[in-house]
Amino acid sequence: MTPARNPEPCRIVVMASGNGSNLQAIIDAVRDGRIPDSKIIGLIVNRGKAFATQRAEKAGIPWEYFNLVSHGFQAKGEKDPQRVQEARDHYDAALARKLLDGDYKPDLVILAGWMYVFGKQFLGPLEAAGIKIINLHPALPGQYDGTNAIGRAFDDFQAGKIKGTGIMVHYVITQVDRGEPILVREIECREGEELSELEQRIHSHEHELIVEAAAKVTKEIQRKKGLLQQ
Ligand SMILES: Nc1nc2c(c(=O)[nH]1)N[C@@H](CN(C=O)c1ccc(C(=O)N[C@@H](CCC(=O)O)C(=O)O)cc1)CN2
Ligand SMILES: NCC(=O)N[C@@H]1O[C@H](COP(=O)([O-])[O-])[C@@H](O)[C@H]1O
Repeated sequence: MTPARNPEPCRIVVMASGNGSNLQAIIDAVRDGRIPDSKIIGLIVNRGKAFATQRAEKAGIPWEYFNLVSHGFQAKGEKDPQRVQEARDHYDAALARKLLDGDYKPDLVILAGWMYVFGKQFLGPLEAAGIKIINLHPALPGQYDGTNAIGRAFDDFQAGKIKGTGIMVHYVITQVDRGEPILVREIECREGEELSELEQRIHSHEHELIVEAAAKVTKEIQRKKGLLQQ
């Protein structure tokens, strides 16, 4: 039987909107092998001033700014729901084409603080191409979907409604933050703790969990690629 060739490294595209500390964790883990046999082939941001772009530049990773309004899909200040939806659909389709038809051709897309909800025009083509999309979210499954999850958990802890919160990495589906969890980690809330302290603790755990989850998913991707080559 012909020996299987080592498959090409797992091609990772990271998408971010902000500071990029989780992008940095992924960069560091790919570099030192904690995310094995993988390569970050690009970063896409939807906010031009995202510090994530500077992290990518420092690491020699190509990055691209692609925005719903700045790149002409939606008029600035547009409020008409139908026009907004049409704009989002066109943006989603263009982003999917960018990933699939351009030079990216990823095996895995990692949403690391990507603050835009994808519709079917993005998710459909990527699913059809067999590309996995995973997202890091600072809450437990089904707890605080959407934005400001840490702030909402903090407020609920202060109000005595919850005893703790958590973080997860999950597969991305149409329903926001409702995709199958890959890894989940519970995080305690502490009496008298400031929001900033909780945020700092959560971010520290996130930097570990995103690496563990990315390593788990990339290993599975590479295993399947190896099998396909036999
Ligand atoms: N279809 C999906 N898209 C995205 C998911 C997902 O699970 N399914 N995860 C998010 C990440 N995310 C939470 O983990 C999240 C990010 C942003 C929003 C949101 O309401 N965005 C607004 C704009 C908010 C802003 O610009 O500040 C929007 O898209 O209109 C909700 C959840 C990534 N995408
Ligand atoms: N709903 C999505 C969401 O809230 N994502 C959150 O954005 C932050 C990005 O930090 P970073 O830019 O330093 O990586 C992280 O806390 C991540 O969980």
